[in-house]
Parts: sequence; structure tokens; C-alpha cells
Amino acid sequence: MAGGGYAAAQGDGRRYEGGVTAFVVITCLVAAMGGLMFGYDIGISGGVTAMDSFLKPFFPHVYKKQHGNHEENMYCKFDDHVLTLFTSSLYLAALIASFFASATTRRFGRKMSMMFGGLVFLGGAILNGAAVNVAMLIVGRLMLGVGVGFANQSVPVYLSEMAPANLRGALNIGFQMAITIGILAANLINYGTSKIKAGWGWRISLGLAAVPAILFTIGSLFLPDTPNSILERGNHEKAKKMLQKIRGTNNVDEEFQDLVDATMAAKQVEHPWKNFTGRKYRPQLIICTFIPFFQQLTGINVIMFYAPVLFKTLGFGDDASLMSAVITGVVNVVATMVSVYCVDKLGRKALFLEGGVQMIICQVLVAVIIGRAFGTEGEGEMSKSVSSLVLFLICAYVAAFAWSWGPLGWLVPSEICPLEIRSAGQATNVSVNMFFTFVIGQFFLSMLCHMKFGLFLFFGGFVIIMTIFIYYLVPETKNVPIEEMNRVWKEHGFWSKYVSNDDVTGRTSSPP
Ligand SMILES: OC[C@H]1O[C@](O)(CO)[C@@H](O)[C@@H]1O
Repeated sequence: MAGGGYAAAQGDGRRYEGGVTAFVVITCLVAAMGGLMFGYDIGISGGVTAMDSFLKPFFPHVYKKQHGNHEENMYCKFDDHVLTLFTSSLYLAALIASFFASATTRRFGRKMSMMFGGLVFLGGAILNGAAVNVAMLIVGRLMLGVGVGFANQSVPVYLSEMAPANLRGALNIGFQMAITIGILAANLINYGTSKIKAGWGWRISLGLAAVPAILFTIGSLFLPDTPNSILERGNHEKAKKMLQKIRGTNNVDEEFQDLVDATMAAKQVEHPWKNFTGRKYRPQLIICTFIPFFQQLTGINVIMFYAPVLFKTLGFGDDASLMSAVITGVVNVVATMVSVYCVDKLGRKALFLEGGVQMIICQVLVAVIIGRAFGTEGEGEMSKSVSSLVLFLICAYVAAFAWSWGPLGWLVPSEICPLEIRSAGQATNVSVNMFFTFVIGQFFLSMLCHMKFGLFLFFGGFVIIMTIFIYYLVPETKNVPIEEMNRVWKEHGFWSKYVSNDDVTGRTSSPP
């Protein structure tokens, strides 16, 4: 999820009246469509670029390379910058669009950003499904990227502003959940469409992205804007009425007053970025920058984008490659559910550390097995049992990511930022994430060609560094109300020097 940032943010520890109304349920469904759009994009391109019927007309040189000379190093079969641009261009567009989206979301409301995102995305899906040349494909991908940028910026904000306070944390991970379901749906659709003999299956794969986009656009047409957004744009009366409507009760005074206070406080911060880079917020700045960077440097998107290509490279047949992608997709969804269940029981740190160690073990083993089978020359074969073992290890790696860095990569940055730096923290998290998603998307195939099986050790090395980072620098934030977060920094061996005693509220400053 590009940014469940506002979730679990305001009002923790307080009980407002009103609960789950039809508005909240519909909000969740529409927001889920936004997550599906993003996930669908992540999962669809790898399968499509593994289809001969797609490669032949659009990337004939890759097709030839793959089918021609058998002496070609197997690590390099798919190394082609235009092919990777097809995958990665989306994330670059999303990164740039999210800056514009942030201003639109503030000035014209969340709903407007969502509608705009949905429409542009729909245009991209149509263009891709109907593509007759590479330009149409790339322009389509860029449009999808703009849609994703707007949706990912506005949906999480919309979601957490609509949700009752006690549901915000769950909805935060819920959005990541929708992403993983989108990836799985894409894997399944690729599996089905690759069987269409006439060779236009890839058009269905790319065109079907229109389905979540239509539902998302229509949904956002009918949804109201959030009370926070109405208030932000100065309409006090209307904002209060809206809050009463979505909470299903007239007794919203306490929550409304908190909203008004929060809006006023946010308006008083003239330079949120300057604020964010100030010494006092150093822990947040470092964590909001490094967590998304590390999340992508786990190498997860190698699997999410290129699983079918990777499995094909390892010598799996066409069908087996796509099926293996479906298997990793299922593991991703199920393991994300594990996280939803465990995050408040075991805590963030335990999940991060366990996930990290499990990923390292899997990556080292995969590197050793591939290295032994194909060497540095990229020649050789893998027996059935060994390739099943590789598939198993990749699934164990995906599971580890999905209950740790996947959802926590969004949850932790969102819960450590107080209101006055929340939007800056959120924007940093989203843009660093998108940027490194782009980098991995663009350079993975080329890195595989040059680093060979060592690539898995490269990502494994990063996982070692990030696990140490978590161990020493990220405090446990389970069950800590946002407004008491400074206590956590103050008690931390390294960060305590950045936080003054005056900033600490909560347990240490309140009477026992
Ligand atoms: O579920 C895996 C997916 O989750 C993300 O890390 C977003 O949180 C994506 O970059 C990745 O494709």
C-alpha cells in the first residue's frame, strides 16, 4: 500500500460515539478497489512479459533471444531495458503524480483525487488492452501510474478519516491486504489467459485492470468527502453534519472538536518539511526514509513483478512458471492475514526480526542452489525435486516478507509521526517506496544478468543490514498511543538524545 499513513493516527486511546455504518462499509469496499488496482498492476506485467504472444509483436528481439541460440547465458535471457521499462515506468509516473496528488487531495478534497485517479487509470487500462505498438503500451503504463499515484495518495487518507478510531489500525493493514489480493488476481488471470491459443490473452490480462478502475471511479463519484477535508476547506457546518451522518449519531461533539483542533494545529505549521527535518524529529525522519528503502531492498518485487520470468529462467515450463506465480501469490495473501492477527499480540519488532531472519536463510539457500545448478556461466539444468525446493524456499521468503516488512513498512512510519509532521512523513514514505519500486523494476533483469545467482546474496545482504537496523534503531510501538510516542524515543538508548523531556507526554508525565 502506498501509504496507509493516516491510519491509527488520530484519537487513539479515546472513545468516540458511533460505529460501523453503511458509509464505513462502502468506504472500505471502494478503498479496496484502490488497493486492487495497485496490486493488479504489480502482478500482471511479469506474467504478460513471459507470454510469447506478447513478446513476439512488441519485443521481438527478446523473443528471439529466448528462443534462439541455446548458448545464451540463461541469466540474461530477459535482460532488455525497453521490456523492463514496460514494468517500471508505472512507478516512476506514480512517484511524480503523488506530488501533484498531495496538493489536489488537500485543495479539492480526497474524493476529487480518487475520481481523477480512477479515470486516468481506466484510460491506461483501455490503452494497454488495445495496444498495437510499444508506444501505446508505455503511454498506457504511464497513465496507470498516474492513476496509482493519485489513488495511493488519497485512498489511505480517505479510509482513515472515514473509519471510526478503533478500526483505523486494522484498515491500515487491510489496504495492504487488498494489494496482495490484487497481485493474486493478476497471477490467476495470467494463468488463465496464457492458455488462450489465439494469442490475444495478454489483451485480457492488461484490459481487465479496467474492472477495479470502473468500480473505484463510480464508487468515488457517489461517496461523500470526509469531514476533515470539508473542514480543511473551511465549511464548519457541513463538516459536522457529515461527521454525524457517517458515524450514525448526533453525538459527535468530542470527535468533532478533536478534528477542529487537529485541523487548526496542522494549519499553523507553516513549514511542515522544515519541521520534519528539525533535530527533534530525527527518529521519524530516519525511520520514514529507511523503512520504505529497506522494504524494497528485500527484493520482494523481484518475485512480485518477475516471478513467471524468474521461474522460466530457472527452467520451469510456461505453465509451471505461471502456476508458481499463483502459488507465491496465495502465500502472500495468507501470510498478510497472519500479520493482521499477530501485529498487536507479538508486536512489530518480533515480526520484523523473525521475518528478516527467515528471508536471509531463504535467500542464501536459493543463491547456493541456483549457483550450483547453473554456475556463473548460466548453463545447466535443474532436476524437478531441486526446482520444487527452490519454489518452496521462495514461498517461505514471500511469507516472511508478507507478515513483516510488507504491512509493517506502512504501519510503523504512520504511527510514529505526530500530526504536525504526518503529511511530510507520509509523503516521504510513499515517494521513497515508489522510487525504489521503480529502481528494482527497471534494473532487476539487468542485475540478474550481471550478478547472476549472487543477486540473491545481494538482497540477502540488505536484509541483514535492515534486520540490524530494526534491532537497534526501531523501538517497539505496539499499544503505544500516538500522543505518547515521545516517551518511546526518550526511553530509547540511541534516540533519547534527540527528544527533550518537555516533549514527553503520557505515562512518564502523568500521575501514576
Ligand atoms: O505484497 C507485496 C507488495 O507489497 C509492497 O511492498 C507494497 O507494500 C509492494 O511493493 C509489493 O509488491
